Amino acid sequence: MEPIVILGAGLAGLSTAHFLQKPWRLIEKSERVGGLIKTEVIDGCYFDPTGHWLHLRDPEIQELVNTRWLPGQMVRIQRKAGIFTRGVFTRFPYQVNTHGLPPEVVSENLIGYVDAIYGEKGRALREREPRDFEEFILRYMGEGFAKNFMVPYNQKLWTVHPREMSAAWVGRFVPRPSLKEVVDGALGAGSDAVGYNASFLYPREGGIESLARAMLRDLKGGELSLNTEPTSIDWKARKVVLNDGRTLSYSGLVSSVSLPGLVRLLAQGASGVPDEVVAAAKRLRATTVTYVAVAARGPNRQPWHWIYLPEPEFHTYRIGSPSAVYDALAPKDTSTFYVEYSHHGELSPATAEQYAVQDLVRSQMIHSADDVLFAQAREIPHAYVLYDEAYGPAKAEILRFLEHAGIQTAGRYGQWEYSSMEDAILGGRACARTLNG
Ligand SMILES: O=c1ccn([C@@H]2O[C@H](COP(=O)(O)OP(=O)(O)O[C@H]3O[C@@H]([C@H](O)CO)[C@H](O)[C@H]3O)[C@@H](O)[C@H]2O)c(=O)[nH]1
Repeated sequence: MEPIVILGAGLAGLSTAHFLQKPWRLIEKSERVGGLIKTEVIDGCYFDPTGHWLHLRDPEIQELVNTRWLPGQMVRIQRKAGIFTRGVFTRFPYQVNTHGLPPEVVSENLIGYVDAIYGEKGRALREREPRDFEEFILRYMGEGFAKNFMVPYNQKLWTVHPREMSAAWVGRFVPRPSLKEVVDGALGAGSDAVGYNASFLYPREGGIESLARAMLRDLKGGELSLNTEPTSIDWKARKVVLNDGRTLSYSGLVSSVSLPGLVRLLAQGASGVPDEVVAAAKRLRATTVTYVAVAARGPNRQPWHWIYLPEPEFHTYRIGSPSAVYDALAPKDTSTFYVEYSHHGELSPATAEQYAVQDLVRSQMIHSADDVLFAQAREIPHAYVLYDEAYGPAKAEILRFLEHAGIQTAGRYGQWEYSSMEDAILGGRACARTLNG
């Protein structure tokens, strides 16, 4: 029997191979597995491609991670995340921790919230589904939270105004506060347990890539090809052509390469794809994130694992600190940071590195530019999938075709969605279960 071919050895591809009960071939273009959880070590400092903190809900995945893949090797960490705005730090999430902000800002947030949830002003939005993400913010948080945090922060993160996006992605990721949470937060009695990542797991050694390596070590029943890329897929003949000249026949195909990338591969294959599917793939958009890996002399000045910066005078939307999360990620007396920039089009590494140093100093995360040991920019070409007007219909068009072609997709970019590491593992499991029959 022909094997199941899996494209991409990130978490979704590794998970597909793990759960398959049939022979598989895993094809990975890079020199090692892990996809976007490959950890880079620079002068003894460990950097993941921005924050990759593991939060798990599914009992089977928890069991696999903690007892099979990385037994006794995960540390549990209580989140310490903050917001830097109006010159002060408050705790994450903003909407339930406004204590410490200037009184007029707290007041605007509270009054806006009460109007939205109970007042006449919020009635129209309460009586129907939000049409876009801005309406979602106004419906569940009100005008003050929208103006003082949610709109400016999200505009920086997504590169478009929240009114240009739907709220289809928010799920568990954006907390919708209760009146008690908002009031307690304004009085300084907010809880630290709010949100999907109030605590998270992280490997004791080797950065988040340790998880991918552990999954690989545990794989059976197939073969991995590194430094290998598909160049076309003939879906009718069920064949994948590879850049090393080989052609693989498959009995099933699971792709975790980006959805537009998959459509391009199919379009280059002998069976082609309908024009409307190619057109749909061109309508899918994502932000590019450039993150700057920075090391600075001296221990962390701030306790924050990461901070959100809504104000436009900062170029970055968020700064994270691996050394603050887990001190084994940096040499003693060194603090490390990833400073994130979302963009469309080019942002040169030199410009991003310059912004990063400025943003770190101005946000009080480091004392002075003179303390910086290195600042190195890296780019994630597709980082956040844009849930704009085109998203739903374009993705549906492509998925209809893939179903017809008998191709399954998994992972954040394979599924073209906003999702977590656990979702990638679950996506792989779902594909494998379907193929196992
Ligand atoms: O105070 C706030 C801050 C943000 N939001 C909204 O929450 C959305 C999700 O934010 P976040 O959890 O930071 O999203 P992301 O998918 O980028 O998170 C990954 O990064 C780490 C960590 O956040 C940083 O390293 C996290 O563990 C990962 O899953 C955001 O879009 C805001 O709209 C809010 O409501 N209140």
